[in-house]
Amino acid sequence: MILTVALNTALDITHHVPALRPGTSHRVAEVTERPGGKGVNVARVLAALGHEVTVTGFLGGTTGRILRDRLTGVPHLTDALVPVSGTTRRTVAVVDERSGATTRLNEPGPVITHAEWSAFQEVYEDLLASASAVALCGSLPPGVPVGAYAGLIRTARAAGVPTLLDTSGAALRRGVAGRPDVLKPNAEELAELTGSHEPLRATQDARRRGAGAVVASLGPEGLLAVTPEGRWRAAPPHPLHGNPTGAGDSLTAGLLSGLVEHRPWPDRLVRAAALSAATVLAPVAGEFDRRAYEELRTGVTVSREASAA
Ligand SMILES: O=P(O)(O)OC[C@@]1(O)O[C@H](CO)[C@@H](O)[C@@H]1O
Repeated sequence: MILTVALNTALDITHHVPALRPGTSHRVAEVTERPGGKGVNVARVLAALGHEVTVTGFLGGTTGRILRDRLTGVPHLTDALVPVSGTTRRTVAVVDERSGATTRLNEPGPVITHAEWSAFQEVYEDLLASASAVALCGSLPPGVPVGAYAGLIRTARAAGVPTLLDTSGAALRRGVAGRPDVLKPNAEELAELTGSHEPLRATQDARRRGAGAVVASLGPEGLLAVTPEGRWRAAPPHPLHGNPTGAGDSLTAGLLSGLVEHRPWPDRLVRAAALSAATVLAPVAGEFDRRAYEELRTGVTVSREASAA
């Protein structure tokens, strides 16, 4: 199975408003509520593609119960989330229907105790024994050490399991030093990590910091991959309009799907770019439009960059 780690699970609430004006009241036109946190989204997309997937991390309180209920019965998905005394966070995304812009408010998450963190690490080590790959995704809840991802990556490497890291801020800076096989930053995270706003330079720099391969999501410009086998850019056939929430998680799912099937990099990038684009086109944040995915798989272009990395 593929293992996804969602240390900071969330109940994602999306509000649609005709136009967002800070400092005023709004009538919400439409609300959706769904289980989230990056690792949960990745797990759901992999399961929808037919991969056996196990999600671990933390959950607690009323929101945690809702999250667990929503994951129960999802085909191909096993819930190995560890209960904690705190309460799973909510995230709120407000979609301005006029401009299409999305504003996000992400709560910090429950405080994790030392005992809960130790319990998680035991569960994680046990799960690695049957994992073909592991994705470590999202922010760290308070109480989890900032170097957590580096440690989890090292444990996976000792177990012979390839890793993909997708996080931000200090967790990313420290995590990359653990030498993940794949790092998946967006343009902002890449710039924050390396101090460079030039994507190719920043992606190469991120590799030098410890990542085996770096696949950067550059929004409408598609993906830039710098790997030991070469460099590629991948992009959907035309610009897409919709809600980008979860598009990066679908990208991660596409990369993992190709990795566990030992597909060459260009194939992995086609899957990743098509899934990511099909998520932007789906009406509910974090889900993907299956028909669009199948169509986009034939429309994504992958081009090799001039020289090998
Ligand atoms: O606060 P984090 O962990 O960085 O991001 C959390 C989050 O915004 O990311 C997902 C979209 O990628 C949402 O499902 C989720 O709630």
